[in-house]
Amino acid sequence: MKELLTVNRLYKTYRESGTIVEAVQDVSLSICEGECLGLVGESGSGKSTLARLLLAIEPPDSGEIQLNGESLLALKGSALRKARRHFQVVFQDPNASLNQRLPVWQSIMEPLDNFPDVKPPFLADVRYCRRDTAVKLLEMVGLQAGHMERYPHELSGGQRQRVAIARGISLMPKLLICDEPTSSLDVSVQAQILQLLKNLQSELRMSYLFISHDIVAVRIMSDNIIVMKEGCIVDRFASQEIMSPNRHEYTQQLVSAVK
Ligand SMILES: Nc1ncnc2c1ncn2[C@@H]1O[C@H](COP(=O)(O)OP(=O)(O)OP(=O)(O)O)[C@@H](O)[C@H]1O
Repeated sequence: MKELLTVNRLYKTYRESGTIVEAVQDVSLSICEGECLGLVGESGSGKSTLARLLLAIEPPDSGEIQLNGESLLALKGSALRKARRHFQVVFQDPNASLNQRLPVWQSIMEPLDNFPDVKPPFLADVRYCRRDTAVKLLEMVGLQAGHMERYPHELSGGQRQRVAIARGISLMPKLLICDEPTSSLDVSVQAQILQLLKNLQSELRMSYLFISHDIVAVRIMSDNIIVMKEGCIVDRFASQEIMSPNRHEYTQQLVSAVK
């Protein structure tokens, strides 16, 4: 498989009131086209910081991030903006990406409105009409046209996360970063959202970085898994190797905590 994203020796340190936090230390990884890479680790291990670095929300102290062999960190202005369409994100809290004062169809259309030249093949038959495009995206995530005019507070948590996923896939990104996408949801809804993400991944041939502290969800979703602890990657393996006795002691602890 062809490599999509290559990350080399990434570091990020925060300094807050005299304390130094080494949030990401010497992290290298790669994600191939169509691959789901799982990233697991307990709270504070640096998962979201790594996601923010990959999304170019903040810069690393040092290291390199390449998309299809091209350095992302060297990009500025419109070149960076253009590259960003290939990286989309679904956050733990769907409210983070939904404007509470807009009906959900308008939130869904925001990324496509920002990139009017982008015409994903799966939207080819509706892209000329904003409302039809929104309906198609809603249907792709298991909602209906009737949900269009609702405001976020008129939807359940699972429905809101579906809307956030519709936004996330709308530009047909090469990489969708899912940062704890099911952690805020009821257990009964979590499995449905994981299945939806899996179906969309194969339908649209996206790569995923699937971040969670829940090793069971990561195992279900991922081809390969990396484990972070205190900013460092301490283990990496093919997902079917999760029970191997060769696993790092910390991975074994995470696994036995859910047995
Ligand atoms: N903007 C910031 N300023 C200062 N410290 C930060 C900042 N962002 C993160 N940190 C610190 O960096 C470390 C890693 O945090 P991060 O949020 O990346 O971990 P995480 O694994 O995503 O945790 P969680 O699962 O709880 O979201 C933590 O010690 C955190 O307090």
